[in-house]
Amino acid sequence: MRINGISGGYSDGFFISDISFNIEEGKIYALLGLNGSGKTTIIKMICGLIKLKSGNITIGEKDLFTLKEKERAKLISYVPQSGTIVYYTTVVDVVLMGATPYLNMFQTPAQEHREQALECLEILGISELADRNYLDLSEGQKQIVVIARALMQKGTYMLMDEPESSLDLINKNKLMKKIREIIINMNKSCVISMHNPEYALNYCDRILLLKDKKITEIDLKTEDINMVEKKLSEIYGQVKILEYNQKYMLYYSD
Ligand SMILES: Nc1ncnc2c1ncn2[C@@H]1O[C@H](COP(=O)(O)OP(=O)(O)OP(=O)(O)O)[C@@H](O)[C@H]1O
Repeated sequence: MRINGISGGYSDGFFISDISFNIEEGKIYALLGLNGSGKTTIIKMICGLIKLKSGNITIGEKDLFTLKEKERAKLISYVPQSGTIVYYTTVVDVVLMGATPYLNMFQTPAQEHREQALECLEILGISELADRNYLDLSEGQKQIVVIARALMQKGTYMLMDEPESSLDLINKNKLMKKIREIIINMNKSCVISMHNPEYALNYCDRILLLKDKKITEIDLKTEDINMVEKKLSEIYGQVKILEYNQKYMLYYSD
C-alpha cells in the first residue's frame, strides 16, 4: 500500500498535509507520536473515515478510494481506540460483525461464519468470553474482542489504534506477541499506533515517527541503534536503548 502525499483533518482545526509512506507486506509498523500529534487522524484517513483533501492511497495499481466500501472493508480492518457498541450483544456476535463485507444486504451470518468467529476468539485466547455480554467486559477484554472482529474481517491490512492501551503489563506483551504472530503467519501488514516505544522496538519492524505533522520512518532491521536513539530522543527527550535478555528497554534520562 502506498500512501501518497495525503492531506486531511477536521473542518474546525487540526489539519495534516503531505503524508507519505508505504505499508509493505508482512511488516508491522509502529505509529509513534505524542498526544494530539495526529496518529488517529492518519489511521482514519487511510480507513476512509476522514475524507482525503488531497493525495491518494494505492494498492498495486488501484486507487483505494475508487473501490466500493465493501471491497475496501475486505482489504482493511480497523481497530478503533474505543468501542462504539452501546447495546446488549454477545461477544461472538460482535466478532461476527466482521463478516459483514462478505454478506449480501439481507443475508445473516451462517453457521460457517459462527465457527470462524469462534476460531478468531480462540486465536486471541478469549474463547471463554464467547457468550458473555460485550458491555459487561472489562475495557481490556473489549479491546481484544475488537481485534478478533478485525481478524474475522480478513483484511490484508490491519490498522490498530492503541490496541493495548487498556491491558495490564502481562497482557500488553502477550497481545503484541500475538499480533506479530498473526501478521507473520497470515502474511498481513499492520500499522499500530501506540505510546510505548518499547513495544515498537520489541515487536515491530519499522517505526513511523510523527512529529510536527511530519513522518520520519525508521527501519529497525537496518538503522543504527544510535540513530534510533537520536530520532526517538527528538520526541521523548533524551533516551537510551538498553538490551536485556534479547528485549529492548528505554531509559529516559530527562
Ligand atoms: N473530531 C474532531 N474534531 C476536531 N478536532 C479533532 C477531532 N478529533 C481530534 N481532533 C484534534 O486533532 C488533533 C490530532 O488528534 P489525534 O486524535 O489524531 O491525535 P493522536 O496522536 O491520535 O492523539 P492521542 O495519542 O492522544 O490519541 C488533536 O489536536 C485533536 O484535538
